[in-house]
Amino acid sequence: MTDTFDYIIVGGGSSGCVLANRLSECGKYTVCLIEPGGKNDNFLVNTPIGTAALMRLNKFNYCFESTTQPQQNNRTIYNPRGKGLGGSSAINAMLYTRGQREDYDDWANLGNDGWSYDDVLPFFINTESQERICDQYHGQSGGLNVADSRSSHPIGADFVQAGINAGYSFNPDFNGARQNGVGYYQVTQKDGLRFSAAKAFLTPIMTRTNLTVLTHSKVSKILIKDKIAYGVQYQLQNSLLNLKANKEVIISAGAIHSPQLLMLSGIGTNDELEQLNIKLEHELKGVGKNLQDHVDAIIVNRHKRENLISLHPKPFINLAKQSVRFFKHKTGTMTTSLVESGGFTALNGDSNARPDIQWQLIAGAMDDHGRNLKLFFEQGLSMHVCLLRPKSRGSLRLKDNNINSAPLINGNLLSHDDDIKDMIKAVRMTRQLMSTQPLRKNNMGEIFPGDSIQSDEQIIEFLKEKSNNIYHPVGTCKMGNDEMAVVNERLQVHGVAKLRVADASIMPTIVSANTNAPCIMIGAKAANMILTDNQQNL
Ligand SMILES: Cc1cc2nc3c(=O)[nH]c(=O)nc-3n(C[C@H](O)[C@H](O)[C@H](O)COP(=O)(O)OP(=O)(O)OC[C@H]3O[C@@H](n4cnc5c(N)ncnc54)[C@H](O)[C@@H]3O)c2cc1C
Repeated sequence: MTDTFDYIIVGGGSSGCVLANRLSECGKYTVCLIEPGGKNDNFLVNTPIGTAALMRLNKFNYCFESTTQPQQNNRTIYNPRGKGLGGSSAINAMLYTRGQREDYDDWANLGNDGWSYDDVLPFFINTESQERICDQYHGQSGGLNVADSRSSHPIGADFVQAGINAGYSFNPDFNGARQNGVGYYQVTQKDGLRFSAAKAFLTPIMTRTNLTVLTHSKVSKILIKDKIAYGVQYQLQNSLLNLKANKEVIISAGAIHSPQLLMLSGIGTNDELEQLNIKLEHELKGVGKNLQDHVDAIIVNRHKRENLISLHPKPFINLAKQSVRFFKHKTGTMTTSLVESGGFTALNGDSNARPDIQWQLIAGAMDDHGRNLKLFFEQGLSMHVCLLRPKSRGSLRLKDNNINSAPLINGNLLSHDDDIKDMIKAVRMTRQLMSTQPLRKNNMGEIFPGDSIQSDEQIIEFLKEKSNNIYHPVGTCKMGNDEMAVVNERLQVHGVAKLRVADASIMPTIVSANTNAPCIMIGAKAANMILTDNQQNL
């Protein structure tokens, strides 16, 4: 194998896969994508309901725990992150959501030219292969298959009707003209199977002779000389090998690993790096700072409706029948993303206002990221409610100077008082919705927070004890021009030439949605900018 490529992409996740596709498309450039995990093409990854198992398996998931969080009753918070081709899109819940016009207009207003909603919409469209909706918001030939769920548990219809009865409007497309309302999520699936970023953007092009994909290979360092990136060092089994980049190195290792790798390569805060004996290449104080995620709580009810997902004998037998249906027709419960219905609303309930919270309904009783197995013996219903634009900010630091050590993740959720106040409101609104007909008739009372938990103080205690993130870390290499910014609006690392970051970490503020589609958009837009800049420099 050659050891020199035009472009080296670090990380084969949501952003990295689309980058590899677009940069190798014209055939003029050699591209190498490096990924620590495997190919991820197996039954568990491909079968949508496999998400439940992937939440815990180290082969596909880094399974990080945060540092102890004092404001969350000294708990550590679970941070799953995908490993292997497709990255987190290979283990995620497959919901396809883009966020709000205002999210991207906010980025542009922060000084990031080219990132307004009108600027990014073409990249959402040109990465999408939408099965149902044909209008100015959607694309049909972009590679990422977006479909209606083939599994539709009847509880979803109860939820949508309850939402309408409670005054929320039905929204047939959360990614169209408006986000507000209740409805059914579309999913990144094709023919009833998971469609990760790898399936969408890598599988079809693996035969390109100018593309090299290295799996089971972990980048341990970006090679930098005189503030110019010229390659990477990576681990393959017990060897350390080098690759050179003629043109650029692009870091797409996600919001946890991208800042980790920058710091290990000498880009970060001098004092912090010095303590770990890492030679400073360039000081950027924002690396690892500005960590954001959607703080989330789950309202869990006992519920009488049949065939909710549980370990009761009847639903269990039903699941066996559903397996047969899946093998024969690729339909039914095995194709569930676990979250089939939900919605977005403003905390003031105004159906024309910008939504502040998101609902995601699970047709089963769930606690502690599905790790509380006792709860699966209950017949229940779980409603996630998360804050779309929390004000709390966390950070990430290195534990030591070893790439194989998990970084210290301090999510710092609920550290801002406004987030606590907003979550109290969100919990109350969610309870009201779950007590509206037709959900009400089967509602047998709350497991969490519990019917007796009513005062603000009690709800705060519930939030401290039970709130989590919802797996959307962003912002740790933020785009901008202030002193905490890590990349500029063309995603070039400030002060280091031939080096870009393109993934969830560049978001200056979190988008009001699940983050996979936005990361794919970021990868596609990054590729477009790289190719344009390259043309101009010829
Ligand atoms: C359990 C779960 C459920 C989710 N559900 C949804 C959902 O339903 N809808 C949605 O929109 N979003 C969801 N998300 C979030 C979404 O999937 C992520 O935000 C998105 O995939 C992140 O993309 P990324 O490119 O930033 O990073 P990733 O996709 O995480 O990719 C980073 C890649 O870099 C690799 N890497 C790391 N370190 C190195 C290194 N040193 N060298 C080389 N490569 C490296 C990793 O192995 C990984 O493959 C979920 C996430 C999780 C974990």
